[in-house]
Amino acid sequence: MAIEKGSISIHTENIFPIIKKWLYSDKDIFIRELISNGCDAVNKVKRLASLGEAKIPNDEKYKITVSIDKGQGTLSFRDNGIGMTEEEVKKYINQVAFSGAEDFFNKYKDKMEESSDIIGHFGLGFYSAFMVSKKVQIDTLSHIEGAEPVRWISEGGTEYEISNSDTITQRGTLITLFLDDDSQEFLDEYNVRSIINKYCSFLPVEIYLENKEENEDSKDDEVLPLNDTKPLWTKAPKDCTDEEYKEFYKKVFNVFDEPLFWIHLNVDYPFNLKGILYFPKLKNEFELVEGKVKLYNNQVFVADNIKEVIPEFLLLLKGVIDCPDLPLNVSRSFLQNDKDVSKISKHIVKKVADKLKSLCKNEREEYTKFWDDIEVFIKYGCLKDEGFYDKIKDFILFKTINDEYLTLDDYLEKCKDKHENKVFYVSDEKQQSQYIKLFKEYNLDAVILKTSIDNHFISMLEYKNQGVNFNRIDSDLSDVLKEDGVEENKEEIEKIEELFKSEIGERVEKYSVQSLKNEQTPAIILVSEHSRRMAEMKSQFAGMDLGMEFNEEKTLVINDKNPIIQKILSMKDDESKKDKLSLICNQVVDLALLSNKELSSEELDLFIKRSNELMNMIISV
Ligand SMILES: Nc1ncnc2c1ncn2[C@@H]1O[C@H](COP(=O)(O)OP(=O)(O)OP(=O)(O)O)[C@@H](O)[C@H]1O
Repeated sequence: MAIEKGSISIHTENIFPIIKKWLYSDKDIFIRELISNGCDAVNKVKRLASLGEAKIPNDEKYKITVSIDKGQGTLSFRDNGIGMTEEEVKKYINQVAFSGAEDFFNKYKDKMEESSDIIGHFGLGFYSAFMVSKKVQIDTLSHIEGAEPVRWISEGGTEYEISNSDTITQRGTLITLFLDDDSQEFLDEYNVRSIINKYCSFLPVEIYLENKEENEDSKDDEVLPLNDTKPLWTKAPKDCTDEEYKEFYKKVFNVFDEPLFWIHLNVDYPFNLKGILYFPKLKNEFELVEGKVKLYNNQVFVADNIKEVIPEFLLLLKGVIDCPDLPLNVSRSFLQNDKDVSKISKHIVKKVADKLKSLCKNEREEYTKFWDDIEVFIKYGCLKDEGFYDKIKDFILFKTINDEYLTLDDYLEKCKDKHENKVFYVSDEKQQSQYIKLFKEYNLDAVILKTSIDNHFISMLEYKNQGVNFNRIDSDLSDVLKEDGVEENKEEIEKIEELFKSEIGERVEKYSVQSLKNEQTPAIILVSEHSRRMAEMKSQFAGMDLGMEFNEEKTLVINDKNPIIQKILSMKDDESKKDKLSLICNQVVDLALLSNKELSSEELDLFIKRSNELMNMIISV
């Protein structure tokens, strides 16, 4: 068969219902689209006026008015923008997916300083009107001198009607939607107002809402636009005050508290991006899920939290990002593969890292104050994005048990004489308070790592800093506690070990006899870091057979300086005191275990029993 080439034809009657139904997943979007078109129309005429190609009075007040007419069942959008001639209506409106915006941009791109303030791209937005209307009417008058007003009407099929318009005498366009019976909610003022607020709060042209049914009294009230035409992110960072940043934060996110600090993004090249990212103050770490980053395209709201554009961990922040270069009307899966999108996302990460770096270097005191609020965010970011970790690693702080804030290098340097490449950490200050006390007695330092993601974070740090080990404060620190120059009495040590081994059996795996600084403590429990991590891992897989037992490996450190230990050592060979000896040895272990962690229910039963026996003994002496 001979090769045949051709072009695929599309039947408009079939494609139209598809556009009507599937163009946008959310019906409300038509309001955004029609207001954006009005905004484009105003921007175009402004541009022409500035180029001397349109005659517009200097004091022209540009605006878009949305009107609800319940009596007529219509919702209309009026702008005093560029308007359209009959020819333009035929070209831009009758041809679905032919964008006049693109056409305008291509025609004027050489003469425009900024190219980015036209919103439309696809030539589809107008058709979203049919998602809610049985009939759509356009009345429009072009800015061109001598132009005739034109009316275009379509009832949603492929048929349209063009005639002279008798409703429009001033430049601009009026789009009237005769709403479908099942779209009557768009005649509700509150509803329309909240949709405009959601999508158009920051559009660059003033938007007014009028309700034709409104009573006469309220008509005298001063009418204010619904939007802020110059949102803070469009200003140059040097022109914004701290007060303005805080005010904007409260207004946009509906909150009363103040942000910790913020980053004003302002990029012109190689892509356009403006925005403000705020670090919120956290009341607790679970609040993080409430972050919100609003994405705008030329001041038109697109969506919250688009993770294809903004790295997921940054969505924990609050902020606004305006990016006119993104093809935001297309599907999100497309965004994932877009090169610009990944550049933008990398840029945002870099800016956040730069800000943190500058705070850490130049405003260390402030940075330290913020640290407790931002640490979860930063750690989460490091776990999610290696690039972020690499940029930020030297600015990660560790709060110590002495209330200092150190970097990892600072800590390692500070402790290198006592324990090289070993970081001791506290995961629960209350539960590990005995050990913190012990550390302080020995002039040792430990960092506090108590957030829910610290376990993962520690593993990551160990992987990234080969040779550095993190050990919980109750892990095996016998080496660290050993004091140089203290003579060991080997014979005595053996005796104590033997005594405990025979009296307490397998309650612990290992024994160590040391002379602790604090004579009041008879014994402490240490748990090997490795075994504890394995046991914790096992508990995460509760119920699953991992084919092995993972028990914590405990060492009992017995303090040979303690008077009780000395006393029981002297009772060791006295057969008549054997019972007492066993009771006291076990009690010593109980107390050591108790200060390490809660006793199991059986252990607790025995502990109570032994305590009662001891009290009995004291009373009967
Ligand atoms: N209010 C208006 N005033 C003047 N021209 C308009 C108006 N509304 C629409 N147009 C013209 O019709 C064209 C098609 O509009 P439509 O909303 O379908 O697409 P778009 O705005 O170009 O792109 P998008 O699909 O991204 O919104 C516009 O590009 C513009 O030339």
